[in-house]
Parts: sequence; C-alpha cells; structure tokens
Amino acid sequence: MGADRTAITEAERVVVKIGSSSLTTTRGGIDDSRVAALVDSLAKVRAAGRDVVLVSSGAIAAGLAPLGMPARPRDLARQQAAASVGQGLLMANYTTEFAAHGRQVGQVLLTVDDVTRRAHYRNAYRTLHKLLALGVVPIVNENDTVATHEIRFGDNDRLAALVAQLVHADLLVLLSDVDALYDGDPHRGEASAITDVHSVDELDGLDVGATGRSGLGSGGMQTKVEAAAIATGSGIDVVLTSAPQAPAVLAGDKVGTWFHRRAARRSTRLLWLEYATDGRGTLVLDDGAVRAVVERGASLLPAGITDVAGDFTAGDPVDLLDGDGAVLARGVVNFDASELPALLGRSTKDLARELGAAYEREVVHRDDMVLLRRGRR
Ligand SMILES: Nc1ncnc2c1ncn2[C@@H]1O[C@H](COP(=O)(O)OP(=O)(O)O)[C@@H](O)[C@H]1O
Ligand SMILES: N[C@@H](CCC(=O)OP(=O)(O)O)C(=O)O
Repeated sequence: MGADRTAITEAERVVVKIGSSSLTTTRGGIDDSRVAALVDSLAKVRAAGRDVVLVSSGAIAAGLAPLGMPARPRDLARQQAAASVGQGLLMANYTTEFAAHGRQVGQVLLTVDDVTRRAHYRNAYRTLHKLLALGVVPIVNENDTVATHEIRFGDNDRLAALVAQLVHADLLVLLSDVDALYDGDPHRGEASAITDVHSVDELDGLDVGATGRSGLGSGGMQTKVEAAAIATGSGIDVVLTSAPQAPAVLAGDKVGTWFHRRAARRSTRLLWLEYATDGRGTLVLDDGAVRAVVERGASLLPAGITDVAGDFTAGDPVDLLDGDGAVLARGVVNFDASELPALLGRSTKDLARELGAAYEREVVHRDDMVLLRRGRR
C-alpha cells in the first residue's frame, strides 16, 4: 500500500534531479519532448508557490551527437569536451521551455571545491538562495569542463542530495528511467517495486546495480540509494521514480519509492565535507589529540600531530588518523603540507612567540571538522 504522502505534498522547497537517460538519446542528443514534459510539470509546481531547483544531468550525453561520438567516452578529456558542448545546448532548451511558462532559469555549475571551502560555500549558498528569492528556477550541474578525477562529485545523484541540503529543501525527487527502486534490476528479470524505505539498512543484501541500462548515465541505482541515504540522514524526504511520474509524485500519488527522512537537519557544509570530498592528505594524531578531537570535540593543534602525508594546501580537506591508521575525522586544514613538519609536537604559544601570531592558529578548527563513523571509509 505505502504510507500516506501528505509530507510530500506539503514540501515547500523541492529539488528535482533528472538523469541523462531520461533526457537524451544516444543517437539524437537531447530529446526535446522529454525536456518539455519535465519543464511543464516543474513550472506547475512553481506556479503553485513551491520553490523548485532542478539538478540536471545530460551535458555529456547531449554533446555526443553534435560531436559525432557514438557513445559516452571513457576518457575524461573527451567527456569534458562533450559536456562543454552539451551543457550549452541543454540550457538553451531549458531556457526556451521555461520562458514559455513565463519563468527565468539560472545556470549554476558547481565543483566540490566550490562547496567545501568556506568562502566558496557561502557564495554558492547565497547565489542559490537569491535565485529562489527572485523566482528563478536554478538549474544545477557539476562543472564538468573543469572537474578532474580528484575533485569530481562523479555522479549527480550525490550532487543533488548535497544541493538539497544547501537550499534547505524539504523534498528531493530523483527521476530516472525506472519508476521505482526494485528488489532487483527490473531490466534483467522479474522484480518487485519497493514503495517505502525507512532506513537504507533495510536494503542490505538487495541487488542494487551500479550501472544503468542506457549507457548514458553513471552510477546506476547504487548512487541513487547513496544519495537517498545522505538526504534522509539530514532531514529531507526523497522519492525515486521515472520522469513521466514527476507530476504524480508531487501531487502525493503513491508512485515510486519514498525514502523517509530520518534525522534532524545537520550543518550543510559539514555534510559536504563528509560526503563530497576525499581527503587530500592525512594527519596522524597522538593519543591525547585523538581523545581531544573525538571525545571533547576540540580543535586539532600542532602539538597533537605526529605525522603528515600528502600534497595539500591550506583550505583543502584532510583526513585525521589515529596511530593505527584508522580514519577518525575529516577537516579543512589551515596550513600547507610543506609548513606542517616544522610545527609538529610544538605548542601554539611557542610557535606564536617564535614565528608570529599567525602561527597560533589551529591546524584544523573544530567548526571545520566532521567525525567519521569508524570503518565507513
Ligand atoms: N534494484 C534496482 N531497482 C531499479 N533499477 C535498478 C536496480 N538495479 C539496477 N537498476 C538499473 O539502474 C538504472 C538507472 O540508472 P542510470 O541509468 O544511471 O540512471 P540515470 O541516468 O537516471 O541517473 C535502471 O535503468 C535500472 O536498469
Ligand atoms: N555532469 C554529468 C552528469 C553525470 C551523471 O551523474 O549522470 P546521471 O547518472 O545520468 O545522473 C553530465 O551532465 O553529463
């Protein structure tokens, strides 16, 4: 049967993510009728006074046909070239379609850096909130043309979950080419749809594929379940369904799979730090620092660090390890890797006296740090 969907119809701010496979075809590039249908349903949501943010994939897929590429290329440079061509085409389509409903759209291209560094994060936050206040529909994608392997979100499902956090959405709708999460890949055999998920732990042992059928998208169902875990874990309901079902979902019909929100909201920036980044280096903590950081939630000072590895600069995310190499936390580091060896084991007072007040700062401030569940990575 499935649970009552009042919470879904009452959502005032909705992030909708649509995958490449629902917007484009390998041969024809963008499928105009699908874009038009999506925009039509989103424009209705907007007209009903609900805020909408669209996270749209499809830049790479849309660029394939114009560049004569027969399939999604494997190498990054070709993907980036396709994205560069395709993103413009995609936005041109959205701009025209939304204009027909009297709506402006705004392009927002994000990289991981834009949201994990504090100053950049504030910019992205401010811009998205201002666009919504102006009645504009922000259309978000990863900035594929400049993102390298190291700094990629990689898939837009995770990006959508993090954007939902960033704009304080009540609801995230993931649109794909299947109408629900099934207990096995429905394109490979008999499978039953799952109507409600109260905890993604319920899905342990289920066959959730990492590749899609179309060959256009990335991540398959696995990245959607991960995105649902991120969003629900931070207080946002998630519904997964196919693009044609979008109006039905938003009207509260019992279609698709509803991942019920679990926890209260958490700090958005720390969520990005935990889920959107990988550490660019490691800091090994002595036992006292481990206790201070883990048990007392203290900042990390040079005195508690025994070893540094990696090539990072101030502002990068780094992993904090205990003496056995277990990852305890991730934080934004305030020093370059090259500066740290000379400071290790020394008190901040000493350093300030010898090198100046600038050296009194924490290596990782407590507000820029998130404790990781042991064994998660
Ligand atoms: N348990 C499952 N339930 C539903 N779909 C699944 C499952 N496991 C694998 N899949 C596959 O995942 C595909 C969707 O992934 P993908 O093509 O990456 O989508 P998108 O482009 O929308 O991000 C579906 O077409 C389906 O074949
Ligand atoms: N930024 C990429 C999206 C990659 C991606 O995650 O695609 P999908 O699995 O279809 O959501 C693009 O626009 O092509």
